[in-house]
Amino acid sequence: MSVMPVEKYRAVQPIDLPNRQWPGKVITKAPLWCSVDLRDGNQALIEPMGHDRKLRMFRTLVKMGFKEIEVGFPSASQTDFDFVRYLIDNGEIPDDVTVQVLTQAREELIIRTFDAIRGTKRAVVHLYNSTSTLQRRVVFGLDRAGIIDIAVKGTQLVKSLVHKIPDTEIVLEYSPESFTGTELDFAKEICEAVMDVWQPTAEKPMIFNLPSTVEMATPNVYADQIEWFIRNVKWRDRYLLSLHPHNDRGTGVAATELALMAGADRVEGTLFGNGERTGNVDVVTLALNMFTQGVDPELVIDDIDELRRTAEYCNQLPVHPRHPYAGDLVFTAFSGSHQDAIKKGLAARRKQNDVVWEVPYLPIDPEDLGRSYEAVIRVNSQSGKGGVAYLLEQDYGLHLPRKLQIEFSRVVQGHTDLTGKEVTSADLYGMFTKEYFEAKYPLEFVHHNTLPANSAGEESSITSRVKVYGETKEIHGSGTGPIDAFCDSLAKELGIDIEVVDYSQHAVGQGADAEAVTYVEMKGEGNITLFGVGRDRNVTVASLKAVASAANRIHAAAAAGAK
Ligand SMILES: CC(=O)SCCNC(=O)CCNC(=O)[C@H](O)C(C)(C)COP(=O)(O)OP(=O)(O)OC[C@H]1O[C@@H](n2cnc3c(N)ncnc32)[C@H](O)[C@@H]1OP(=O)(O)O
Ligand SMILES: CC(C)C(=O)C(=O)O
Repeated sequence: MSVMPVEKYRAVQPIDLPNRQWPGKVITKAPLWCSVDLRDGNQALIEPMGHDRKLRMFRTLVKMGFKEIEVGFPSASQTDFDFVRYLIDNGEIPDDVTVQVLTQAREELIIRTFDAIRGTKRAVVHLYNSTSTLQRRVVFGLDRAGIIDIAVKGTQLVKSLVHKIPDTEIVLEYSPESFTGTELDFAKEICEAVMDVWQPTAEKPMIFNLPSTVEMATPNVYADQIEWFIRNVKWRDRYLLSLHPHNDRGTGVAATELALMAGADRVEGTLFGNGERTGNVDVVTLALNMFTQGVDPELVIDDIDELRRTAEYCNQLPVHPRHPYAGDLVFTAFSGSHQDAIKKGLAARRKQNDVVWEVPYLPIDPEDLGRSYEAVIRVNSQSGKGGVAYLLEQDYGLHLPRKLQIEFSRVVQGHTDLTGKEVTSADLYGMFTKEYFEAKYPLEFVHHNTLPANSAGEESSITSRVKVYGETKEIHGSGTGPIDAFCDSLAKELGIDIEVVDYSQHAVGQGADAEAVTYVEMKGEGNITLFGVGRDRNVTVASLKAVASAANRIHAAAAAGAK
């Protein structure tokens, strides 16, 4: 016995479609896209768009490359009517873009719709009525014949009005609204009745839009319904098959993809999936899914942040931070192993200079969408050395040796465990500076004078000025090079016994601004081995500062251990 009232619900029955073909098909071409942001998206908003918002959305859609845009339901409101007129009267519609307008199959609404589109070059008149068993029963109280009559009469009226605006090419789109709740034989009957009136041709096809007005079943059922329709409805070459999926079960994108495999030609959807209830299908996700399969999406999405800002402004609704491709967090890795793999993947790519994109955990190159790598790796308590090193390298040019990455990531981990918060790249650099560059106590390097080794095999000697507990001292030493000589002077004159375990150096910046950064791993008091880091325009000074940094850190660690 379930605690949930499962008896209230009934499963959608599978479609009887022997030898279905769509599971073996692959999407190789973008469909005809039609944006319904300004209609289905708009009608679902808490605050529908006003003129300015509509215009910004329209111009954005045109710029993206939409060739068909449903611009409103002009018979429903003065705002929608005026907006369609504005677009036409102000030459906003490019020659290669067709506007689409929605109307119920009601006489006064159809007539008003024609007033709205007068003067445009080409328009899709989108006529709909509900056909599902449920709506026939509870909304219209009509039998099949009564519902067919609404569609046929509406089509006849549209046909009779075409000659009244001879300068406008009219394309008919008919939607058996709530198609997914309609018996397939009835969908066939009503669509064929509409075709009998309209008489489309292969040269001038009409559009059948088969909406998943409410997504009611798993995506394969929608694909079956589409393949069934294509197999069984007459005159396939005289209509374009359009999809209009919603996302009630959260599978709108999947359903659309499978329905395209089943043979659909066209998709109606919205940017980032705004629309009734859980939304219309998201055309940005669909297009980018195709793109990542090497299929030209035929939409320009090269600045996804700008698109998202536009959608958020026009809809007054946020795009979720985890929204595919567009969300704030989708190109961000916090976890250590992901960061490590991304860092290695990006480095391998740079080395190979390969065209094909293959980076672990990043199914798409953020740069293709106008997003940078900067935000890809972010650091919190789940992060490892790879992420920390990546940010310091990316933003501050520091190439930390592997063992130093491990050492410093412990410092970072201690901080993030304590605060529970994310650390920015600037925070990391601040921590690194404090830990290594500012480690000046008790020993601070001030100045040096080195005599290099000569050809007679004499060692180099160094005289350095240092501060010890704030007191300036001059110390002397000799060795195979400046570092060795400096260590010698520390041991002999100050009793600081440290030896170099590992050493590396690189330049940061270019030209007059270039600096050397030296990393020295040193062993000292109590066999403690730690890194010191120094930075200076002078290569030798950078190294001596690094030695002092290591000496101080070893001293601090030994003191902490002794407590
Ligand atoms: C799935 C979709 O998204 S469909 C699009 C839905 N969008 C909208 O509704 C937004 C804009 N709509 C509106 O502003 C209003 O509905 C209007 C102005 C178009 C019409 O308003 P009203 O005249 O008050 O009618 P209302 O929308 O309540 O429609 C109900 C009536 O129209 C009938 N009707 C509904 N849809 C249709 C249709 N597609 N074709 C013919 N008749 C229809 C209903 O049976 C009902 O008839 P009844 O009054 O005899 O019972
Ligand atoms: C008018 C139709 C196509 C619609 O918006 C829907 O079914 O969702």
